Amino acid sequence: MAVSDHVDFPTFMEGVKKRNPGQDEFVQAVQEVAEDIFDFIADKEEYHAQQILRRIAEPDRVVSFRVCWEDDAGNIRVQRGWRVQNNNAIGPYKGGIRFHPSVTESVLKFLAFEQTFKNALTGLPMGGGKGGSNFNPKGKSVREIMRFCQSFMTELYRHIGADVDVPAGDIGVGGREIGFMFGQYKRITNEFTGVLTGKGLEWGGSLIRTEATGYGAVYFLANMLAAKGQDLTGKTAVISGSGNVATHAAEKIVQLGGKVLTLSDSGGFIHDPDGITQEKIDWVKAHKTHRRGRIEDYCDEFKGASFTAGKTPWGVPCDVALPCATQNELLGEDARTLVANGCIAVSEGANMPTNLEGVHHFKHAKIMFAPGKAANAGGVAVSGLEMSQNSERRSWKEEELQQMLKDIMAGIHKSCLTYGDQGGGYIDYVKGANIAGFKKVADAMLAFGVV
Ligand SMILES: NC(=O)C1=CN([C@@H]2O[C@H](COP(=O)(O)OP(=O)(O)OC[C@H]3O[C@@H](n4cnc5c(N)ncnc54)[C@H](OP(=O)(O)O)[C@@H]3O)[C@@H](O)[C@H]2O)C=CC1
Ligand SMILES: O=C(O)CCC(=O)C(=O)O
Repeated sequence: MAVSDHVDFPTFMEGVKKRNPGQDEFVQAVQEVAEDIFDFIADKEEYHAQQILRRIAEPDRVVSFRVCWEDDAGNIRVQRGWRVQNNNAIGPYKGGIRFHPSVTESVLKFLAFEQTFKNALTGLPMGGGKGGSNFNPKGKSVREIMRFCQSFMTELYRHIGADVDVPAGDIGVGGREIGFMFGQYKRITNEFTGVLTGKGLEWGGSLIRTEATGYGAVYFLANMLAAKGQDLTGKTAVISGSGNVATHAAEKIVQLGGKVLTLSDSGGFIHDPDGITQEKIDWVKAHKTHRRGRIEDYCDEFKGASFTAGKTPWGVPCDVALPCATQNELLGEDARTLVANGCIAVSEGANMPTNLEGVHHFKHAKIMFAPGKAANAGGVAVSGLEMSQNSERRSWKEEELQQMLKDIMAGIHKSCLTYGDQGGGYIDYVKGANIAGFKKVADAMLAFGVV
């Protein structure tokens, strides 16, 4: 491996590990990017001299705060909240908020780091950030969730703003939570401004933001297949997750003529050999979102399906796979199983769902593998379009936004080809996305000098 920042790759990674003790997810995300960037910048002295890679791998700031709230029984509860503002070289910090018991500073730092490259790939002027809390929304009443969101925003509001940092949803944060947080921001500041995206359509939200991440991941997959003269017609798809990203990815696969075989949640996965049709997807959406139910209940509703507890769906043979639940849910052995079973393409709807061993195996097998920072960028892209609509005080039509989303995903695919074409018909999409995203942010940083 070539030299970077005047140190070699192992020394660089040793430094990252030493400066971020115990932050395994963050170190993993930096390694996945640095593996490609080292070669790219080997002969580019200005990036070394300005320590660009080292600087991108150090968040601008990490804000951590206490979130106190009162549960329905009158107990005082204490959670930790964070906002990681990774890099604002090309625009205001932008990225979701996650409420899940597994949230740590390491998880949010990896997500904010990834978001920086993803947002650059969209072509829109957005920097990278991410926030959240170890609050567990499962089993909480709507009033408890409202009180938590209000308390979270009572601290967060001082760190964000329409031209500063614009959060959105992520795991455990959907339209309802964005509503509670936006209401509190408005109440504290007395400003109606585009400070959050994923808002309701009646109060500044954008059409297709809800669908955009899942749809975008399938558009990216369709672009990869088209580059090989193929499409989704008749292809079988294995999908993990059953939340926002998974259900909309499933919906778009079905619309484009594919057959979805699985969905999952943290309890296990369901396998429906007859295919998960639009009617069944609508049931899952209502069950997981409104009834807050479990995916295993699918088997009581739709005969012929089976539930496997405590497992991920990667052993079900398929043509294409879309991990759409969470980080590190697809391991090296799963990657080997998918490839051995004939899977030709993987499009990551989630952020970093494939661990490093899995990524290396997909690259080695030379299948079409789209990393999350490219494949799931449709969500934040439409968030960027929501910001534009808020600034202009207008709303674009659904057809206009659908076309813009398709164009942005095709543009990201093209950027990946520019930097990832390895010859002989193999595109390394990981390398393509890493370099294209890095270059845009790095060049902006060079323009600013040492800041
Ligand atoms: N929403 C968006 O616009 C975007 C989301 N993403 C990424 O997509 C992924 C899914 O997000 P989204 O659909 O919005 O979130 P949701 O909260 O809507 O759904 C999350 C889904 O993943 C499952 N899940 C969560 N954590 C785990 C876990 N530790 N193990 C197994 N299953 C788990 C949940 O199961 P259960 O119900 O049991 O908790 C649920 O099915 C995340 O990686 C997110 O960062 C990326 C880009 C944009
Ligand atoms: O829409 C956004 O701002 C953020 C979406 C997000 O969190 C992500 O892309 O991972």
